[in-house]
Amino acid sequence: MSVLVADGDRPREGGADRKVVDVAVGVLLRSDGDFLLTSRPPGKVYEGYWEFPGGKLEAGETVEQALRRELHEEIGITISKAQAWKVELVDYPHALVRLNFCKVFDWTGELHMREGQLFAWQRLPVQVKPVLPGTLPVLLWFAEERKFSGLTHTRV
Ligand SMILES: Nc1nc2c([nH]c(=O)n2[C@H]2C[C@H](O)[C@@H](COP(=O)(O)OP(=O)(O)OP(=O)(O)O)O2)c(=O)[nH]1
Repeated sequence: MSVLVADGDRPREGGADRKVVDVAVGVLLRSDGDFLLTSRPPGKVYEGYWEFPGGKLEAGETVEQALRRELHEEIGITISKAQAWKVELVDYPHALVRLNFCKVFDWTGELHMREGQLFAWQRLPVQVKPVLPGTLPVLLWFAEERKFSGLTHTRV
């Protein structure tokens, strides 16, 4: 697994004791192939950056359990299954995170942004910006899968 270094010019918090924080991330896919991006809520690091919905695992949770809980808490939907897709390690100034990306094809309930986020159904090239550094690799994986060439997103 590669490590993506984000904002490498800024100091890292936590020094040598940095623990890896596991995050469950849901790539919701509609039947037309569009995927859901949400903006990071006010008050969180990288506020306003676009990402896939999800959040940190709590003690004892599997990735799928955490994803089910986070998607319900944050965007108001209920999922049954999630399909493990790819894992990415990202070294941010604020934390070292392991992103466990899962594809989600089925859910029930309407989307409700419960934390003041915005949402947008997107396809390549992604129109919303800025996209969170740890989210950008997903756009490249989509480009590969979909034989898409060209820029995957607009830079800030
Ligand atoms: N949800 C999500 N997080 C991502 C993505 N890409 C990426 O680098 N991250 C990072 C940002 C954060 O450092 C971490 C997720 O933590 P978070 O703070 O959003 O999680 P949380 O909702 O459990 O947070 P909190 O309740 O503890 O505030 O993963 C992505 O596409 N989706």
